[in-house]
Amino acid sequence: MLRVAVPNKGALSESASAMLNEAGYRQRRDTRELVMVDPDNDVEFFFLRPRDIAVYVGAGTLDVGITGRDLFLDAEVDAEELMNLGFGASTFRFAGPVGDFSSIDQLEGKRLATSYDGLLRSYLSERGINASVVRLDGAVESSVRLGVADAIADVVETGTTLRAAGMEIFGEPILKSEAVLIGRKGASPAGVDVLIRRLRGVLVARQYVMMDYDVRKDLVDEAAALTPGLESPTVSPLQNSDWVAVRSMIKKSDTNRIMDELYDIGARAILVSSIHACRI
Ligand SMILES: Nc1ncnc2c1ncn2[C@@H]1O[C@H](COP(=O)(O)OP(=O)(O)OP(=O)(O)O)[C@@H](O)[C@H]1O
Ligand SMILES: O=P(O)(O)OC[C@H]1O[C@H](OP(=O)(O)OP(=O)(O)O)[C@H](O)[C@@H]1O
Ligand SMILES: [Mg+2]
Repeated sequence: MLRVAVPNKGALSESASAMLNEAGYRQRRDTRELVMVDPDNDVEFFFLRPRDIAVYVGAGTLDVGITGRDLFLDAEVDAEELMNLGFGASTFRFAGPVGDFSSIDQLEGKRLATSYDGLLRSYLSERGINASVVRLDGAVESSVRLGVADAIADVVETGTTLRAAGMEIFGEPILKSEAVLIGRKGASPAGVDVLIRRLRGVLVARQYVMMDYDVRKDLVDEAAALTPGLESPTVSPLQNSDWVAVRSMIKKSDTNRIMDELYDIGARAILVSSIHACRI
């Protein structure tokens, strides 16, 4: 049975369970459940803190897990990213009181507060910056005002928390993070291929739509160039032999642009429908 770690709380928890559910796996009903077996799919889910998930996967006691790239790298374990999951995007950045810092060169000899000390220490040492790292559990933005640090390195999503604390970002992002599926390096436990294929299917179903339209036969190549699909569009005959019907998958974010361009070429009856599930 494949043993899968899923965040039990926090920013990644709901989206992770929703994605697994869309991929056809049973998910817990009660947030206090810590283990759940899905016998139909031969998978056992363990609901754990996202920070700890890398530790279990690295130790090999669980086969794969969902966590943030930042948390995974911070844990410095023997595991690898198997796929990006398309949610939980954030950046990990330096920030300081408004006006105090403009570049990371100014960090030399300073005190830096963070919850991600592994990640921060390796970033600093790669760049030869000598700064002292103060490891805190959370609410890192308060550390400068409370006098234990000069600047911070923390997760920034919207920047609201920083602004509220009178701080601003500086320097390039230390890391761009998102939720990832991680697994033991080089291991390929039974069932993991199916899990990955299903999760890919969810990503595609979320990112693509199905587009149908009718177009005059002599314009089909021009129209098909706008909707090449994943392999090639389906072109079917219509009763009126001067026209054909075309069906193709397109990126959801391109929908309106492509509809406008197809209409301009002369395509009509342009219909867009969502994809419920797929295997690519
Ligand atoms: N707005 C956000 N706030 C915090 N984490 C976010 C946000 N958006 C995405 N994430 C990601 O979620 C993960 C952190 O999750 P979570 O906040 O549950 O962990 P934690 O900070 O260790 O736990 P907690 O905040 O419950 O003490 C990281 O991978 C982070 O990049
Ligand atoms: O840029 P924003 O959209 O404001 O989000 C970023 C904030 O969210 C996280 O805190 P979290 O809620 O996880 O609390 P914590 O600091 O105690 O972990 C993170 O540590 C930042 O403080
Ligand atoms: Mg947090």
